[in-house]
Amino acid sequence: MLSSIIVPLIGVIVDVGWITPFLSFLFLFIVYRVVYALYISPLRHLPGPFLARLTGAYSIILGLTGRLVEIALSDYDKYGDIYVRGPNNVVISNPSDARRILGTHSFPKSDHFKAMDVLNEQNSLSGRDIGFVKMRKRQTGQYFNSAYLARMEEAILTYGIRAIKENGNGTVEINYGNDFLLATFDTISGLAFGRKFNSLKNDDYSFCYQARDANLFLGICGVLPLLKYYPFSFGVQRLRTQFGRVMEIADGSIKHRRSSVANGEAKPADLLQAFIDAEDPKSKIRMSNVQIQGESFMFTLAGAAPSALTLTWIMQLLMLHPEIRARAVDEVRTQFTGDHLVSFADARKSLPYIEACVLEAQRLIPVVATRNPRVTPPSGITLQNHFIPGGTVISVCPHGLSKNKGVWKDPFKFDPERFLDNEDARRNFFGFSYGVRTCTGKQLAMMELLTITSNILKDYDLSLPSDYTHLGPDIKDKNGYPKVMDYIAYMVISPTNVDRDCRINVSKRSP
Ligand code: HEM
Repeated sequence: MLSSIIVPLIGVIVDVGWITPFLSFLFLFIVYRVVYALYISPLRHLPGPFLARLTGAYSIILGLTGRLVEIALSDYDKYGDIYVRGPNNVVISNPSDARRILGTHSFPKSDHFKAMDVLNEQNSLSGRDIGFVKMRKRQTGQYFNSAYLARMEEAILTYGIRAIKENGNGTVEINYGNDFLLATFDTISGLAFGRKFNSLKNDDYSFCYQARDANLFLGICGVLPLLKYYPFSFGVQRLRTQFGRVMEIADGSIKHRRSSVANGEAKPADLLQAFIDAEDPKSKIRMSNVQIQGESFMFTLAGAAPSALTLTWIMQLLMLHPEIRARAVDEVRTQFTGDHLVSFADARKSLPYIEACVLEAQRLIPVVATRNPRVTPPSGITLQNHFIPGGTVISVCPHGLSKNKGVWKDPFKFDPERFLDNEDARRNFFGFSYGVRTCTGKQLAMMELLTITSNILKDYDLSLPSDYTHLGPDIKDKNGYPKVMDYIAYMVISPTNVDRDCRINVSKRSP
């Protein structure tokens, strides 16, 4: 049936004579791309996969496999600290080069980040225009310092470790992947939307899923902008509805907060209030309601999943390395006894080994998997003796950086010791990126990571369930270290089978 249509159609095309010019054009185009890539391109001297020189589609298609980590590590092995990953895209993995690129506003974020604009407004994460970025930092900077963070700590402890503890009394099997996700969503969305979602308490994933779908909506429309418009928008109707709901929740939160403060209620110390109060000292400009909606949503996205996943990997690594866990447990139980809830300041002051475990887990598995592209200024830059012209997209590879053989000894070994009293290790740590666009929420995230990890280790004895036999300290990966759970990496590195792999038994210690 199909052939009865296709054969005459080909006949018509050949008759009309389209095939020959079309094929000739295609052939000439490919020859041009090959000649350009090999003999003309200013990036021709850099190593890299041949196909990547010809078309950006090569990297996009590979990225769709969810194997970003393996691909990045294999590229780093083959090509080293600097290589080509697209006709106009260079990837770097050397810490000094990364500091030069990330350290200054001269290398703005690339247009890839446009997909993260919310309601057509740039925000703290997606900002590409240098003037906008500097202004937003002036508006919000004071709310990410230690003083404001200390005022938010009570809420962070309540949504985080206290809620987790309520969920794990007695001797029970828990799923830390799910619990950390709900707790960090409650924490960040509680702060950014100014309301209690109680997701962990009620085992309720609805807001998490809404935010995820809303993010997906932005991501898909970023790649295929036509989907924003009728009739193509039907293809993403469900995601668009979810996005609309999240925006309504944000809008409602802002209006509610403005009216309660106008009615004399005290201003809570949270991110929503910070966005409402934020004012640029230079221009006196404040954020519009639409911009606050965008920030509330984007901070929730940027903050919740990376924190949850980092906690998940910390726990997984501690479970697979009992000797390291024992040392961490010993540290916290020696320093703090009884019912004392370990605060951020406590952990910073008295728990260097647990802090080292957190940093090392982030180094080994940097959960933000993407390469964070930046654009070179018109003057270009010389890296590793290669001149990279202006307008080139330079991507800083978190995987190449964190496994760089020139910097890290035994890069695939989970070895917290390397962060103890070692300024060099800390300087070469890029878990929260670096420089002018470093993670805005890194102190807040460290507060969550340290208070949750240290209080769990202090208050609970942990073990793997008896039927958990597919992974464990004695099951090794190809490098000879305990094999970690399977994962998939698009934007972030997520376990593929949370229900199977993130189970542990917890039993409460008597105080
Ligand atoms: C363990 C948890 C976290 C990790 C590993 C992490 C990691 C990162 C990384 C690697 C970047 C840089 C992306 C780039 O260079 O383009 C980033 C940016 C950002 N993060 Fe985080 N993050 C975490 C938690 C948070 C939290 C809790 C918040 C907010 C409450 C947050 C808000 C942001 C924002 C707004 C940016 C954009 C900063 C800018 O471009 O100027 N992050 N984060």
